[in-house]
Formats: sequence, structure tokens, C-alpha cells
Amino acid sequence: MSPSAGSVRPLAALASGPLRGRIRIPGDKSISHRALMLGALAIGETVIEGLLEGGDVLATAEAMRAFGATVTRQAPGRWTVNGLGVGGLLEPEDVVDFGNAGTGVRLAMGLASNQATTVTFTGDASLRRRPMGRILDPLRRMGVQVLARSKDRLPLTLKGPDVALPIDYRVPVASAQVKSAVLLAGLNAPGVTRLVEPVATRDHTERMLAAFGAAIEIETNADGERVISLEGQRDLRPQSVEVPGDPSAAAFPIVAALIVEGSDITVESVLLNPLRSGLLETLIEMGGDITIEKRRTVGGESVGDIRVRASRLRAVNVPAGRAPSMIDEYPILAVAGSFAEGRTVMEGLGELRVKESDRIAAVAAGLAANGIACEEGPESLVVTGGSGVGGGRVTTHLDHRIAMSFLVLGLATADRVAIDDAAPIATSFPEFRDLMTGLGARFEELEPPAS
Ligand SMILES: O=C(O)C1=C[C@@H](OP(=O)(O)O)[C@@H](O)[C@H](O)C1
Ligand SMILES: C=C(OP(=O)(O)O)C(=O)O
Repeated sequence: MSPSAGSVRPLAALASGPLRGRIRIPGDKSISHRALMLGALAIGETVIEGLLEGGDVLATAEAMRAFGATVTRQAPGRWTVNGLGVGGLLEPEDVVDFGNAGTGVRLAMGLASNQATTVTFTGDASLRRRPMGRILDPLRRMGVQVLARSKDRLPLTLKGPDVALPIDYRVPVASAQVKSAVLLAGLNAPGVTRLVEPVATRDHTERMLAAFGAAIEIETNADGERVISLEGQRDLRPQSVEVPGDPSAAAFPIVAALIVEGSDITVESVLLNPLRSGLLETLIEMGGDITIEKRRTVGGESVGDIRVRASRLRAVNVPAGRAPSMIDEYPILAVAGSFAEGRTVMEGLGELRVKESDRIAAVAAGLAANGIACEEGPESLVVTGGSGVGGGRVTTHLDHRIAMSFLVLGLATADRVAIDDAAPIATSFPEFRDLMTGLGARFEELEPPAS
């Protein structure tokens, strides 16, 4: 049973008046996980400001405690981690449960399996369905023994080798989680772990490893691919980490403001790393009135305030090559496409089938339930704008991004849009409802189904 089973919270979004105001969204989820993990490996105190306090990141905080690090919440968003040194994690006494968090469990499998301990990992019903072989394959090559049920699904047990082997690895799927798991495992391998990344994905692990003092080098080979080399068994130095606002969370108010007539909002301090900015680029191509103000650097990353005004959108073809820079944003882009003139074509989406839900199928079903024309291909979605009326009830499949995307849809359709469960939103954006309500969004709680 999933942690959220038994506390299902159906919710509807109602047609809303113009959205207005300024908001600050919480810290980036990817950076928050990594700050806790590297803090757990550095000897001394790492201070994190602006940590995302969503369910996924809290699961990572709890896991780092289970590995023996001292993790303390000093104030809202301000956390300290006292780590144990590279290779110094303790063997947890119990199964380590990452709830809904793919990033958390996959990075932690790399982090914890480069030393001679035995750890059992699990997660909720959604996470137990997701593929782990992509992480286990390189870890097996590094000498890790794996006991997993069929198809390498959670729960599974990893027993680290006495000495991990550094490997040369070509990342076979565009995945920052796979890249990061191998790099974290490489931290305690004697010698150089070398990764070739044919398609560039978010680079937060590389940036943070460099900031913590790891011996990491990044080059581009003759084929234009990123090559990352990491020399293992070096100490990490504790850091002060300031976490910028999460662009994947900001995506929801941004699209809401574009499609709700008369809106004018500003989302402050959003991470603008180009490997995360595909959605902004696409929305601007669609004619979205989006301006970036006060560009600055926070914690080594570019950030800015994003002003968004309601706009007439036109459909575009989103190139498949852009997918890694907006992989979590396709559900909300499909909602934007529902209000654009023409057919928005999204390709290269194979990875969406193995997220918290099969997001291609979940988006197609949700749009159809609301009268929006959508064609689903094996790795693509095509949304025809202008046809939507709302009025549907959407199944969210324990997927926070499906839940938030369809609530945003309902703010702009004539009839309300209901979702079967808003509880998973707390995994990545607990403040979603309050912040959106503050801008003028209207929601209505619905009766949970009789059990
Ligand atoms: O490394 C990360 O922090 C993430 C990588 C992406 O997953 P994949 O690596 O599976 O593409 C993304 O979908 C996830 O939300 C966060
Ligand atoms: C895919 C996501 O996260 P994860 O893989 O960490 O569960 C997401 O947040 O959209």
C-alpha cells in the first residue's frame, strides 16, 4: 500500500479570475536531494538554505539519518548536515523507504553501494513499479551485488564490495539520475570513474561535486558528447548551499498565468540553468508574454524573476532533442497546448512512460476526459488547442505533476476539473494550493470516495 493510500484527497479547480501578484516558489527538488547527500559525505557541517521541504526530499533527509549523518532542521528551509566522510556511511538498521522519490532512491543506491555495507531500499506503489535496472547495471559492474525481485524492481538489497571498481560508462539513456548514481558510486572507487553522456542532462551533481571539492573534470569529445571524469577517494569539504527556486514547480503558476485571461504574475528567484529551461523556451516560442527580470547568480546557478502575462498562444512542434531540458514539464505543456491555436506536437517522450505514472497515457486520458483532442503515440503526444471545456475527473496515479497540471487546466476551462487525489502534490510542491490561491486561483474540496 502506498503512504498516501487511505488519505486520498479529491480536489477540483474552478474557473478563476485573473491571477495577480508575486510569489516565491520553494527550493529546487534536484538540488535539495543532492545537497543532503553530499552533506552526508562531507566531514563537518553543511548548511543548506532554501531546502525544499516536500515529501521526496524529506525521505532523503530521513535516509541520510538512517546512514548515520546528523541532519537537523534549524528553521523553515534552513537545514544542517554533519556528514561521515566518503566511504563512512553506516549500515542502516532497517529498510530505507524513499516513498515516491525516484531521484532519492536512485542517487542513494549509488551513494551507499560503494562500500561494504548491505542496504535494502523500497518505496511506495508508484516507485515500486519504476525501472531500477538502469542504475543496477553500472553498479553491478562496479562490484555491487544485487538481490532484486523480477525486472529489477524495488524492494531490493544492495551489498557493496570491499573495494568498488571505477568504471568507464556510456550512459545508455538520457537520465541525470543514472549519471548521478554512477558519479556518487565513483566517489569511493580508487581511480578514475569516467562517464560519457551522449545527451546532456541536468548537471547539478557535477556542479555540486566540484563545489564540495571533488576531483571532477568535464570535457567535450570529438562527437560533441560530454565526458565526465571523477577521481575517487578524495575527501569532500562541507559547504553552504543556497537552493534556488524550482523551475519544475514554477511551471504550474507560469502556465496558469498564460492561460487565465487578464493574469499578470511574477515568480521570484527561479533557477535558469539552461539544462532545465526547455519549457520557458517553448512557451516563449508559443507567443507567451514572459520576461526575465533581475538575472543574478545564487549558489553558483543563474536565477531570475519571471514575469508572465496572459497570452494568446500558438501551437509549436517541440523538438525531441529538447526533452531532457524539460522532461518533467510535458504534462503542464500539454495543458498550455490545450489553449494554443493549432496542434502542439511533442516527440521523444519515451522516458515519460516510466515516471511516477505513465505520463503519456495519464495526460492523454486526462485531456480526453475534459474534451480536449489528443493523439497518443508510443513516444509522442499531439494536443489540439481550443477544444477544451473541462468538466472531467482525472486519475492521477500517485503522480504530483499530473495532479497539478490538471488543476491548472481547471482554472481556465468553463467547467471545473476534478482530480481524484491531491495528496501526491506534497511530494514536490506542498505550498502549491496556498500560493495559487493567493494569486486568485479557486479550488474546491470534494468528498473522498466511500472506502
Ligand atoms: O536527477 C534528477 O534530479 C532528476 C532527473 C530526471 O529523471 P531522469 O534522470 O530519470 O530523467 C527528472 O525526471 C527527475 O524529476 C529529477
Ligand atoms: C520524475 C520526477 O521525480 P522522481 O524521478 O524523482 O520521482 C518528477 O519530479 O517529476
